[in-house]
Amino acid sequence: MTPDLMQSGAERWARARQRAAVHGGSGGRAAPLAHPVAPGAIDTSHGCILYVDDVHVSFDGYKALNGLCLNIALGELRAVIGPNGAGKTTMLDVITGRTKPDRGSVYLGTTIDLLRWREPQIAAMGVGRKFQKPTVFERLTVWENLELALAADKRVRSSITFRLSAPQRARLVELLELIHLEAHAQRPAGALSHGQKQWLEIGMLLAQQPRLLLLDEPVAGMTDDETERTAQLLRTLKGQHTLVVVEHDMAFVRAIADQVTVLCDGAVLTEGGFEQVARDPRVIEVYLGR
Ligand SMILES: Nc1ncnc2c1ncn2[C@@H]1O[C@H](COP(=O)(O)OP(=O)(O)OP(=O)(O)O)[C@@H](O)[C@H]1O
Repeated sequence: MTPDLMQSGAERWARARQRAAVHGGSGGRAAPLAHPVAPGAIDTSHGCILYVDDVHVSFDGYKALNGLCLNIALGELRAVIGPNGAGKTTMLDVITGRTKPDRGSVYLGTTIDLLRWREPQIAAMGVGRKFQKPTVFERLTVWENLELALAADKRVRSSITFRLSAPQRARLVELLELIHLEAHAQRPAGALSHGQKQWLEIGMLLAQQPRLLLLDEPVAGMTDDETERTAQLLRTLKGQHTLVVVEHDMAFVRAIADQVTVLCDGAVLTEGGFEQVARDPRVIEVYLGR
């Protein structure tokens, strides 16, 4: 946590306490201020779900991340682009606990210091990650894959015995529609096309209700039609989930993202709307110059 963030958090808290004192006894309106965030919950009261500050990662002296800073707002769909070797995957590795940086800060909400946690705990906190290659259970049906993913969510595991409850079943049906696989529910996942497997894996992540979803090149290897459907899917998710999408396919990035971050040499080169970023001479230079 930077001194600035600590200071603004302390000031916000002081103001909240003052309001609570003024409005004490006002029919319980001030009561939530006593516990603004449940223990372990992600505090997004300031609107930011991910805060990455001055992160450095070296591999044998090579600086894969070199002072990376990134703020992701709650409900945002952010695309991260950059030439090969810019540090995009390393960034995802740091956020998910796979790689520990040499220095820097990575916070989920205002209070959860992700650098203190390992990969499984970070996933359990609601950070879902989709790798480039789809990883589904090929011999199980599409429905069974989703069912398993739902069971992996600790919040619902205790309620799963022999059968899904009606709301859980309804949720899986809803997910199937969302990922365009309602007609394939009983097919083995191994029989799906590459694009359909990618959608299934996104559905499996969604079944676990992630707060922050990180997608690494989700449309690599997809047909144009599959890419367009994936863009539709991600646009639908925007707002309900926060998404960070690392991608090389510029037409796809243009179709999905409001904000684009360009990485180069392990740091942010520029950020902005797609058109603004695409016109930036520095961006053109790093893409064409390599
Ligand atoms: N485990 C590692 N050991 C050594 N070097 C690594 C390791 N992981 C990444 N690197 C190097 O760090 C740099 C950044 O790699 P990274 O994979 O994060 O880039 P990227 O932007 O995701 O690239 P691409 O678009 O090609 O996937 C690269 O030069 C890469 O070779």
